Amino acid sequence: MTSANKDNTANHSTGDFTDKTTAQTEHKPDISNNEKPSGLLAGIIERATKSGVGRRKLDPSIVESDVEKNMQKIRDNPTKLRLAFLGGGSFGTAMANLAARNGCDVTLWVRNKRTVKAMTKTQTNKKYLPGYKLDDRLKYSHDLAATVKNKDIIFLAVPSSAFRETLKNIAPFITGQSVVSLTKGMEKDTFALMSDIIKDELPEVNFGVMSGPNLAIEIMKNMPSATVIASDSEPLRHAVQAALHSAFFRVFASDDVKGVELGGALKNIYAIAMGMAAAYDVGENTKAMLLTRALAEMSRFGVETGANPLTFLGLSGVGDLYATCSSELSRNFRIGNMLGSGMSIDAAVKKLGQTAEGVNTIQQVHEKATKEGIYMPITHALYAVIYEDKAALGVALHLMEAGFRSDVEFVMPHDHSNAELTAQIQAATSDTDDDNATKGSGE
Ligand SMILES: NC(=O)c1ccc[n+]([C@@H]2O[C@H](COP(=O)([O-])OP(=O)(O)OC[C@H]3O[C@@H](n4cnc5c(N)ncnc54)[C@H](O)[C@@H]3O)[C@@H](O)[C@H]2O)c1
Ligand SMILES: O=P(O)(O)OC[C@H](O)CO
Repeated sequence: MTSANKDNTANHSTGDFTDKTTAQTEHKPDISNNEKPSGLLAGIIERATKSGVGRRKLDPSIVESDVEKNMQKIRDNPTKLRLAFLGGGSFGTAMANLAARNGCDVTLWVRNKRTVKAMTKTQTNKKYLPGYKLDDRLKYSHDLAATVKNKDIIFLAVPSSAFRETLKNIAPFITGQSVVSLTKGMEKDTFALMSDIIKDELPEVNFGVMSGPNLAIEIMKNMPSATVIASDSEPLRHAVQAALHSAFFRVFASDDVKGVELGGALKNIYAIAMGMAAAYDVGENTKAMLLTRALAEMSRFGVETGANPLTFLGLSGVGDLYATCSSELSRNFRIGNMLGSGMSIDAAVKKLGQTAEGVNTIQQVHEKATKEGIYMPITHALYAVIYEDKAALGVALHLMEAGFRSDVEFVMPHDHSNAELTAQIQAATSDTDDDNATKGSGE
């Protein structure tokens, strides 16, 4: 197994990325067929044109043809990167499709043989992305070894609960491929992020993490989107940018792996809170307050665990927080909304039937923050509601009654230490317990 050295020269037996990006054009698909940019882009332009009363009119056909020319350039110079995507759910499928559309050699690994057959036949992912046609060059396989062998990059898009197991299963077939995590979560009980698990299970592998405001359905709709690839390896960052970049999907780079990864994992906590708030029909002020205090908690936890707080001002921080907290496409938002509507957590997870990482992340972060004295009041409040069956409105009121705090502690520190503040919120939450007990005895 070749090892990547950290001076950014990842040397793979399967090829050096800087050489691999020269293209041999094998396939020039006709973009006049259904592969041309979806009418949706034109739809956005038309709406922009209509609303631009008095401003210089955009000619939709000119802009549309510019986008097509852009896409054709990508097709004329396909990056012949050989990619494996593991996890045939919403996101693995959406990303594999983007890479295939860019002309990469892409195989999507799906556990179920029958599903592989159906996807090969219909070129759709009926369960997770019904109605969206996938690129006809995308290949599917249920054979994990065959999928990862002779590849340049292996993208993992399985739930965090399956991440370590999947790495163990591919370990015997790693001969220099790089690994990129698309998973946004924290391993149960170990508090390990996916990059920690990669270092644990494949210590010599060159790796990266990718995270950002990437609702899979919107990506399938060609809605202009962006993400962040974070890695110590510049060749790997460039390779992922080349593989996924297009007129509809921009890939920005970072070397703060911890910060990018934490942004993607932590924002799921607050999407659940925002879904609950939406069920209570709160106003924009409340949403803005919640979003801002969520960002404060994310960056605080990030700094305490070795991330750069400024990373949370980027796409994987505030960007993903905004998208996930504002959209019913977010599974975590939907879980929160069901909770706010009175459903139990088990019933909500069962009804959702898909991955909602935030439910586990709340527990992991609550426990780690309590243990390390990191002030995470919203997380603690959600934990009290979901895992201790506390009354949501009572817990929310305690949050509002909490003492005087600094707006941005990196500008002006809190009067009290995070450990003292954590103790206060724990006491407040247990007060809710006493309140309930009192109410109970009064009933
Ligand atoms: N859906 C999105 O918009 C989106 C965007 C960015 C990141 N992500 C992240 O990507 C990860 C995957 O999410 P998703 O949305 O694709 O979930 P999903 O529920 O749509 O699909 C999960 C996939 O993982 C497979 N899987 C489950 N357990 C497995 C196991 N033990 N071994 C192998 N495969 C297993 C399932 O069969 C399914 O194909 C999550 O961490 C999520 O946070 C999702
Ligand atoms: O559906 P969610 O809540 O997992 O969010 C999907 C993506 O992470 C949004 O970036």
